Amino acid sequence: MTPPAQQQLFDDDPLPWELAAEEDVECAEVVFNRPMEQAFSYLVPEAWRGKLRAGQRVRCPFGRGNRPTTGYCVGFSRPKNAGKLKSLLEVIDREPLLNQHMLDLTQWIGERYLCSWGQALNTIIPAGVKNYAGTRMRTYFSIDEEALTRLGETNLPTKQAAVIAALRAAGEPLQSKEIEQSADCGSGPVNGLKNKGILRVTRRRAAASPPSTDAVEREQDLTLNPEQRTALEQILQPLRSQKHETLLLHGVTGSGKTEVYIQTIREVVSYGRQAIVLVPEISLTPQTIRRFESRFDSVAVLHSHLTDAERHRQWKLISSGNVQVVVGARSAVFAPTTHLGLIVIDEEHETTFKQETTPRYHAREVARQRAKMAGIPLILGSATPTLESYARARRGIDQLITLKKRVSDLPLPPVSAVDVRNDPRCVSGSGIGRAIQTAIRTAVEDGGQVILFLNVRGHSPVLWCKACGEGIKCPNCDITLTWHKDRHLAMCHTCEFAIDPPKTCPRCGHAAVRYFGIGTQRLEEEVASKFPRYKCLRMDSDTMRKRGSYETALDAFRKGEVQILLGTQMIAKGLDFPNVTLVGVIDADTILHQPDIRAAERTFQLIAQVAGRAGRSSKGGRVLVQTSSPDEPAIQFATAHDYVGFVHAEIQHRREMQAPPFWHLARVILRGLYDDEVVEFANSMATVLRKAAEESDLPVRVLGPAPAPIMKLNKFYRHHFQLAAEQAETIQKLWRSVAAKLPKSSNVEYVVDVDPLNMR
Ligand SMILES: Nc1ncnc2c1ncn2[C@@H]1O[C@H](COP(=O)(O)OP(=O)(O)OP(=O)(O)O)[C@@H](O)[C@H]1O
Ligand SMILES: [Zn+2]
Repeated sequence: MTPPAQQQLFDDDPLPWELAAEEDVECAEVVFNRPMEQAFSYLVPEAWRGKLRAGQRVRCPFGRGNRPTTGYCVGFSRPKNAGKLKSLLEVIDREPLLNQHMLDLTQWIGERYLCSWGQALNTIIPAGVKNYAGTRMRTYFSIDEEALTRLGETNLPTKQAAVIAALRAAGEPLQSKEIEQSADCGSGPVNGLKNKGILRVTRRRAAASPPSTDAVEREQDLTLNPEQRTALEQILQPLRSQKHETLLLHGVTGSGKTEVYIQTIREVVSYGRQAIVLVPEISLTPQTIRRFESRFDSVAVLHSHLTDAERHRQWKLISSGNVQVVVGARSAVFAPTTHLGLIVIDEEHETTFKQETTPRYHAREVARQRAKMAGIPLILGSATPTLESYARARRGIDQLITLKKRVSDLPLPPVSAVDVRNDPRCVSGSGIGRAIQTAIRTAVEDGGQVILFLNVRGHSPVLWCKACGEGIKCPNCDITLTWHKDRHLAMCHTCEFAIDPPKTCPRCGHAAVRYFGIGTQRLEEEVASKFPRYKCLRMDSDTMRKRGSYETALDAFRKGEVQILLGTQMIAKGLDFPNVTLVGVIDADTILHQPDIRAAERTFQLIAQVAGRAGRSSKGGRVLVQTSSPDEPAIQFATAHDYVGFVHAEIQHRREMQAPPFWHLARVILRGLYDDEVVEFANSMATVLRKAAEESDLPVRVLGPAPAPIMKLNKFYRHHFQLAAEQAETIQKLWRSVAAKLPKSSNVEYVVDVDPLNMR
């Protein structure tokens, strides 16, 4: 037995030289998917020293109870107190999930969007990659050459010799089944060789079943028109000199921006590099995908409908370097390409490029940073660029490239505003006014097709009591209920709440409940009754629930089986239907009057984009925009196709308002079940930030707190305040300086939204 004294010496008090040795141990730096900024150091068990790499996941004892917790190894250090550190429990991944570039990028996201590195990492690696979806552990056999020489190859029985020959021919480890097939034997000889020690056994992950891919017919690149050619040449300059630059491709609708991207990518691919093309989720249609697949040998598509297994497979394919072009929605900005040469963001003005959960990143800014780190160009394309992007280009930070004309010299369609205040039909509650009705008739009778745009789904967006004048609201949310006639329900559009439409007012008890306003369902009824001989199709999130329904609907329209297509923003963007000769905007005012600094910009964008769907062939086309505010600059400039004019007017307003793009904002949104608690917490938080800004002399304005525009949502009361500064970094600095000192509450939650787009 060991004497107790000696035992103690070993357990508690390492000898001085042992301590010195331990201090020199390399430790893993680990971050967790928690809102905590710092990385934690862990000892790496002997077996993993020198093997563990940054980008691999590990399990570590964490927190008070030392609960085994998954974290990301982000680097290594030699801390002073290494001897006292806890050890990693397990290394989860055999290979890093991310390379150093992507680690750097996620670190940047954490800093820029005020979340932790671990939270950023956790978001960008898809779940399917984390759980190795669609793969199975498989056993592989390879030859142990040394054992084979020792035991003598010539002495082997014929079947075993055939196994060796099969493995030699393959030149890589094979599964038993594969060997049996090519050596034409059973499993006996394989096992025999394994037992002799001649075959080495390894376990490896492999795809459960490789998916079949449809061959897509190849198409030639189009011959660019002079404007497109000039644009391409301008883009190729930074590309050829291999430097980072952001190029804003401002091209009117139908100017052939996509063809310019494609021919730029052609050059990127010729260098053996890859391109990432981001498009809004809604534009990821089979047509868009086919457009790329018909031009390049290997295209990976990343969209939100992929199963975990499919996503994992695409991720592996991309990270193996065997993909030329990645086309995808927002999160494709994180595609693990090996030699990225270009990033393109099409329709860069789309708000869906901003993620609305933590980390609330904007794919455009992430792309800019990624392109900068990689020293490659970034192309932003749009017919209606955001003021943020346009202002940068005007200041010369980014390069502006313009396509002023549509391809094949097609003119932009004439756009006219129709004042609904003077239209007797609209005044009496119709959706379709006289002018649009006449225009629809002319269009369909001439064999053309019509697109009607209305940004409101449901039948009637307002339930309202005529007796007391109150809107009938959702009990959980500060929002009036929408009547969905087809389902016989009054529904809330932000929570799940739905009831039978009340016959009497819940407030005053009078049987005076009225339905007010027009949604897509009611518009559909109106079209059907006015144009019974023509087929009408409604596209909104109610009719397009099923997977594939969007494509089916667009297909029917493309084939001419449907003459009138009506719907929400789903039909407003990117569609290229040559036979559309009329576009009608039923109500241009829905966004205009929202309490949002970007209301005018969004209205302009929407009209310009919807209008862009008309007149895309020699048949021509026109656009009618119903509004009760025809004098609003956004509407006037949009009808005149005057983007630059709009920007000049709007930017002045933004400067006066100290709003983006001149100022950066971070919005802190707080919510809790009790209003007074939220108010109190918001006040104390704002006070801490205000005081810190004063003391540290950081030029940050703290605006608010105030009730959020939607003050109650999903039973939670909501308040918000904003931090505003001319430099985004100033806000970051202030936030970091107080993060640890901010008040805490178990009843009030908050999120920080940097560069917020959604102000609700
Ligand atoms: N050089 C060209 N010659 C002939 N046709 C072209 C050429 N370039 C593009 N096109 C065609 O013109 C149409 C419009 O092009 P594209 O969709 O690229 O425009 P866009 O600028 O992206 O439009 P939007 O902003 O409205 O989506 C497409 O059908 C495309 O095939
Ligand atoms: Zn609700």
